Amino acid sequence: MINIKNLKKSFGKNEVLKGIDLDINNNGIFAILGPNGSGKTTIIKSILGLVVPDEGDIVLQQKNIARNWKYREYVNYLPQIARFPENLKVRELIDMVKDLRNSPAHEQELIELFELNTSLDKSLKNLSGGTRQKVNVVLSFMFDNPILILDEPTVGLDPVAMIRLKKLILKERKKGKTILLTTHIMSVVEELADEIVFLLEGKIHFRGSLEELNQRAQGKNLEHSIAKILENGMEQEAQITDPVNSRQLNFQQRYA
Ligand SMILES: Nc1ncnc2c1ncn2[C@@H]1O[C@H](COP(=O)(O)OP(=O)(O)OP(=O)(O)O)[C@@H](O)[C@H]1O
Repeated sequence: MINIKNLKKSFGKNEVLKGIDLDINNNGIFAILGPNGSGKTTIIKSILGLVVPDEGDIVLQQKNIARNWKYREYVNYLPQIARFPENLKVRELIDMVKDLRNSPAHEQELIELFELNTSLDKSLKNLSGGTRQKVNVVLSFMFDNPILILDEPTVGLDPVAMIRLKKLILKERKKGKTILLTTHIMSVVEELADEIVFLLEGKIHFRGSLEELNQRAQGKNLEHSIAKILENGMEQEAQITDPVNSRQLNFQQRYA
């Protein structure tokens, strides 16, 4: 489904991705985690063709995405920050995105789920942050595609909307979809994620279940485990190299 090989990306001198290998060959919810600036959005944007990698290959649904835009039809994307013309009304925006995609959409049930009926005739500039995010959720869930990429989907949502969104994500998983999400809200990961992919210093340092992560890092919950990885991992980063191969030890080697 999604196969990433040796993905590298720098912005100037900032080496963000230093050789990412990631194979996602099954359905489910994959949480991409890591500290601020660790490259989560850069990976997501690379998969979407919005960032051009310096090296590496990305294969989606068996097709290399380089110079091939058609694959984006299979992907629904909720960006961390969505920018649209501020004067557009919510209804106009939804219609515009439907026209662009030109595929069947089921926006009405989502509009009702997130109680957006009274906002449809408002301009985007007049919406609250949370209502904007609800509109973004509608835009990214209204098409029925096999892959969903959600960058910080719960940002700005009140608890009621958050619970509804989490249920919606689980419903999509049940339909057999592959869902990649990033979030800094650990309870969202604990409730939703089948697997965790943890990025640190440009590499994947851990991939596995929540239970495996907690076991290896010996944290009592995800928040503690991640805090331990960050405190221990970064302090020891300079010393922990494999003396034989002179390469960084990965998370499993460190915490085994
Ligand atoms: N277009 C760009 N130009 C220059 N630097 C960039 C660009 N995009 C991202 N970066 C830098 O790349 C690094 C990784 O950014 P990225 O947004 O992928 O991190 P992230 O893990 O998603 O962070 P966060 O948790 O804060 O959302 C950061 O240092 C960021 O400043």
